[in-house]
Amino acid sequence: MYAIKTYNVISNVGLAVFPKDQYVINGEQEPDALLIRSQNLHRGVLPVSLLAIGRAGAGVNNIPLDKASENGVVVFNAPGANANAVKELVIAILIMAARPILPAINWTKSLTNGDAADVTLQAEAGKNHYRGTELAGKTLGVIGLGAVGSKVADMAHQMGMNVIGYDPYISVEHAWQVQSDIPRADSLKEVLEASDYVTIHIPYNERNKNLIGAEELLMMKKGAVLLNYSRNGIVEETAVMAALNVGQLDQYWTDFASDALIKHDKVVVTPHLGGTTKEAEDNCAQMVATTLRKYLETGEIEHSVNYPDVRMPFNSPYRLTLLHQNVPNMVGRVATILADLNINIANMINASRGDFAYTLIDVDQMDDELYHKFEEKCLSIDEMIRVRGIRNAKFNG
Ligand SMILES: NC(=O)C1=CN([C@@H]2O[C@H](COP(=O)(O)OP(=O)(O)OC[C@H]3O[C@@H](n4cnc5c(N)ncnc54)[C@H](O)[C@@H]3O)[C@@H](O)[C@H]2O)C=CC1
Ligand SMILES: O=C(O)C(=O)COP(=O)(O)O
Repeated sequence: MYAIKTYNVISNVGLAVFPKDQYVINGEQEPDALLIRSQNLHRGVLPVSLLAIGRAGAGVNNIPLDKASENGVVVFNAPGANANAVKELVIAILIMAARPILPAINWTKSLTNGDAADVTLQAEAGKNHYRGTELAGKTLGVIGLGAVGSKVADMAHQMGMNVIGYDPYISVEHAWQVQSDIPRADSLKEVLEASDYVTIHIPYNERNKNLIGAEELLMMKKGAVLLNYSRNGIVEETAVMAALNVGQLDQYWTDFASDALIKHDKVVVTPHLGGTTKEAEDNCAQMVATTLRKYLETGEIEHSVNYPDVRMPFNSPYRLTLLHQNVPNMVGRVATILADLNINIANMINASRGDFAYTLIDVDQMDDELYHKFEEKCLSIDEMIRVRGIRNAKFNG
């Protein structure tokens, strides 16, 4: 039986991916895999038993990736699975930033406290205090043109906005997703200077920490609006409040609450709602549960953020999986161990990603005693991180 431990609210559609006769979810056994959303794993210790972490969502800044890689824990996310949900919320926020919908609704509700007969008249008379502006014809700068940013850019473009994108690290896949008539800025400065609205759709990591600080806020048009539906650490909080106080920035809308931000008049905070739709929760949980299950049962890796994606049809009775450092001659040394044990290799694949690499070896014969000898010899190689043997269920009985 495999053991899965979950944190946060994980959709039942995802949990249903794990057959009850092979998986225990949140039982007593030490976990083979964690299935999480925004749970902060930086604070705790990764269990020794842990083989994988599945993040039912996009951002992985809540996971200690270096520690996971060094311990042979493969981390998966669900790329793009909640992008439409974030796009729809961001478009709603753009409209709410242009039109004072929230204060107008609150004001209208307050009219019921007065003379009932007068409500319609009061509403008509007071509406001019809630005049808005239109998005069509205004310029939207989109920082990050990945799964979310490319969708936001396209939708805003369809709504008649002049969209300008900025993503120096864009993948080929996402480059194709952005409409070709949406111009790309060559620098952050260029996009900030040109835009009436700026929306950020990038991961939080060391490089992007405080990407938008006092200097960048000064580059923006006076009275511009900033949206942050990515992560709080990307925008420097004190700088943004200072820019709002002097009118350099007109409004700041963010999905990430902090004590200071929720108290500021010109900041509107939603409670991390970007991916919180039924559809996105189902998509994310299903995608990552499927990749976790595949990894546990076949060793194949898809949508990992710390180890290379590796796929090889599992047609032999037994598979050996080896997570190791990306150094020369690892495959050679493992092949020698197998030869010394008189085990024939039926199929093999190896791939690397940065400092780490992964090797799958299919063999036709293996028993517990032989496997233990193999494992012991492999783990005596300094750069070997984790060795696992998987029996092919198709060959049982
Ligand atoms: N509010 C919410 O509930 C949600 C928030 N997010 C956040 O949004 C982020 C983006 O999500 P996806 O679009 O799905 O990820 P993605 O990986 O598809 O796209 C991120 C894009 O940002 C680009 N990028 C990275 N650093 C950049 C920089 N300094 N300047 C310009 N571009 C840069 C990358 O090249 C990539 O194209 C996530 O990492 C997460 O932090 C994602 C989903 C839900
Ligand atoms: O997918 C992401 O990066 C998100 O921020 C969504 O977070 P959540 O799963 O709603 O806690």
